[in-house]
Amino acid sequence: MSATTGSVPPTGSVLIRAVRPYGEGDPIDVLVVDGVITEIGSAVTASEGTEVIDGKGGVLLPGFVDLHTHLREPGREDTETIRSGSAAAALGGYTAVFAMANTSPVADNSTVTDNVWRSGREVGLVDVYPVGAVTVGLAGKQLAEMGMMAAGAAGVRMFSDDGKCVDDPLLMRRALEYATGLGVLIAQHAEEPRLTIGAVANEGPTASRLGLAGWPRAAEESIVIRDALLARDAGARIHICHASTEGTVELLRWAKDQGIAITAEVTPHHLLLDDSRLETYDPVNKVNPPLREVRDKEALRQALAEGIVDCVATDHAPHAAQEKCCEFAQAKPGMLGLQTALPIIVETLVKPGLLDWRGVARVMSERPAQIVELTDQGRPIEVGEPANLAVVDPDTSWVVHGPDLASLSANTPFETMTMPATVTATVLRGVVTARDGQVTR
Ligand SMILES: NC(=O)N[C@@H](CC(=O)O)C(=O)O
Ligand SMILES: [Zn+2]
Ligand SMILES: [Zn+2]
Repeated sequence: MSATTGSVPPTGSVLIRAVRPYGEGDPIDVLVVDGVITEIGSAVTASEGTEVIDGKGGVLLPGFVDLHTHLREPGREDTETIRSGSAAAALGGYTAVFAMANTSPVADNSTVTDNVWRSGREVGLVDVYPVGAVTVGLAGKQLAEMGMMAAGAAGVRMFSDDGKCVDDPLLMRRALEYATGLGVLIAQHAEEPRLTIGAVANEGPTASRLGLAGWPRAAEESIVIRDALLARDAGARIHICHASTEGTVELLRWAKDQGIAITAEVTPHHLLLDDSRLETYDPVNKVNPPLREVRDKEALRQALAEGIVDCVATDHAPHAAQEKCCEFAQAKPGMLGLQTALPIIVETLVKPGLLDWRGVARVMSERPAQIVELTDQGRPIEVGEPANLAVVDPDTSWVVHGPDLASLSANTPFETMTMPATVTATVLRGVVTARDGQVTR
């Protein structure tokens, strides 16, 4: 694969003072020269011209990797661009994001995927990896030229029809076979479309009471198990997007026990919110898959802590005001996620004692980097390693206000919520991309 390095050329040096790698031990200093960690110790000195970041005793983590972001470029630059989405990512502590293929035109050919890749490099705030579509036009009829996209400048390594499910089992089987030959990963939006016609909310007591059409858990779970079996027989790897149900957790556990090469992500919103949020009928809470029930939320938290669900992915899905400020059934599904992800993991897993900071590094950086085989992300914080880092102040809190976020859209379901923990700086290959709530380029 050609695309192992990204946008920002490593130059100069950065000294991060008084940080605790993985939240462990006493504060120490970390020196970065030309994109690489060169020294870790107490009272490290640096040459003149070195940029100094005061970590104030906060936590140092490997930069986060998001396997599931919607950047909306090309086609819906009114709602997000590669620049604005990259800014949101850098401010959220991310050093790599995977941009989903459901753009307009669809990223089903190397012209589109290579353009997204190049634009990401030009912006230079985060490594933007385009996801290629599995089928032409996301239409679920004909396989896209995955090999061409993988061979292009972007070196596409993940393919998904996200937004839609590859529901035809024979096509999915072929896609898995091709992907295995190419050494790339298929990520499935697990939703049996025949079971979700008109559905807008989790099928259950809340939807019944509110008169909203239900999206049954089985629509997700039937595809998860089907694809696990198809992957088993094809000797392929399969990744499940935005796992949302207790049953999906049990199926993942079973499949992993069988030795099937299945991985899965969970979104921050499915860890924090449930369908009781729908009482107001505010479409800001409409998302695919829908917010589920308390027991699903609990199962997903446990599964992430245990490693049954491998990682956190934001499914950052910007939408324009007019697509959200309308009747619930008409509104587009999706929520912003990049700038609130880390605080929600702190709230739902660190505070209750389900994960320590090592665990946060695992689910937000190391595992996602491994799943897509990035060699320069999710690396240990050690001398000689690439300096892709996030500095976190675990003791400050902030209040979410949509218009203050870097995104061009403001559809955050976390509006007015107080978030614990702040990302105070992000470093991409030794270049400071975000600092004190501002991007640097
Ligand atoms: N999650 C969503 O509700 N929406 C996503 C598509 C998707 O992730 O399925 C979008 O592109 O808006
Ligand atoms: Zn999806
Ligand atoms: Zn998505």
